[in-house]
Amino acid sequence: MPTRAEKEKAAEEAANRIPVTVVTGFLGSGKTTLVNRILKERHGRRIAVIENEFGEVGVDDGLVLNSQEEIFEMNNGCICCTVRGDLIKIMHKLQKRNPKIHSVLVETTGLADPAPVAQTFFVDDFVQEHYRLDAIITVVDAKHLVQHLDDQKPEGVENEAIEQLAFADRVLLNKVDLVTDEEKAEVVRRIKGINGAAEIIETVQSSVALERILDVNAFSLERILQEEPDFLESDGDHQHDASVGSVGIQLEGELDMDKLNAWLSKLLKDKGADIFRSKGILAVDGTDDKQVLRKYVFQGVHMLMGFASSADGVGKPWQPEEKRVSRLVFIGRNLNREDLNASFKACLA
Ligand SMILES: Nc1nc2c(ncn2[C@@H]2O[C@H](COP(=O)(O)OP(=O)(O)OP(=O)(O)O)[C@@H](O)[C@H]2O)c(=O)[nH]1
Repeated sequence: MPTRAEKEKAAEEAANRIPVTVVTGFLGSGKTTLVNRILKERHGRRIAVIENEFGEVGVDDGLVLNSQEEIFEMNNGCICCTVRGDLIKIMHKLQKRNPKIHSVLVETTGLADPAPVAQTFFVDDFVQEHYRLDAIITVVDAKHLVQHLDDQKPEGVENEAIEQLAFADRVLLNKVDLVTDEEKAEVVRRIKGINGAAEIIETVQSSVALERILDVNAFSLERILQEEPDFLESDGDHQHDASVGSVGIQLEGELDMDKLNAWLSKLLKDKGADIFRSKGILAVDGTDDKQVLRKYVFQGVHMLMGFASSADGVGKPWQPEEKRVSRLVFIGRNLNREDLNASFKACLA
């Protein structure tokens, strides 16, 4: 039995550890929207954000808002596989910061398995000594979740959408504006079937009171060990669905908005079942004025799509010296690289 002094010492050490919130959830569910919301809020904390993005070409650096917080991009692979070492390196660097950071937010890719990410906080001595996994927040797209849960995976491949829910301490049931009450009830039933312990919070635009998700002390190693007894022993080895890939395109010059809109609308209408996610940062011809160098953002989730610009407060404007390079990324199945490249090029003004 630990003595009272030992217990007090352990509690003090735990209180000194930096809380880490892992934000996960399938492609396009609203993770970056949540991270931006946290960054915008006046919470008085020093938060470091670690971003990991899936896709040949990253665009999230243009989507995450400028803020006083420090943002680390880890785009050389998937956080749950190859870049776990990078995550640990960043954790080392951050711990030495002065003034001390108050908390860390890790946004995983939409195709990440959260298990190896969570495991990092229990298998690396340094990380364990200085950090504690506060909670895994899984953001869910109420409109598209069920189809991802039902996606048939090849033998030996985990369904990421299921894994992400199984590990959740809180589920943000986002995009409830896109579903009927009956559809929502069905989604809730499916979530509870996978994880009966996590609190479900309904949101639109990932809008949630931060005290419900940050520093909530919700991660329970005991619960995870009940579900997956070899959680701490496994070497984190897992397979991703090789049939899901990405095509990233970068293009110099300015684009014609009408052509772009016509092409993307048709593409997603025809192929939106296979193209899970598309997004881009775009330079559009004829949209600058003297005050504003508008940078456009394209967002697609299956067949739903839209454009917004830095003038609407989305993303950051072009900097005067910044080269006008548009970036577009598609993530999904059966992507035809040549077609996508040629069609994008044909949208140049
Ligand atoms: N209708 C609707 N759209 C939303 C809601 N929340 C987010 N979106 C939109 O969904 C799209 C994807 O949101 P993101 O926050 O970029 O999603 P994400 O999970 O970070 O996407 P990836 O990082 O690419 O996996 C954007 O166009 C958002 O504006 C919502 O509650 N309702």
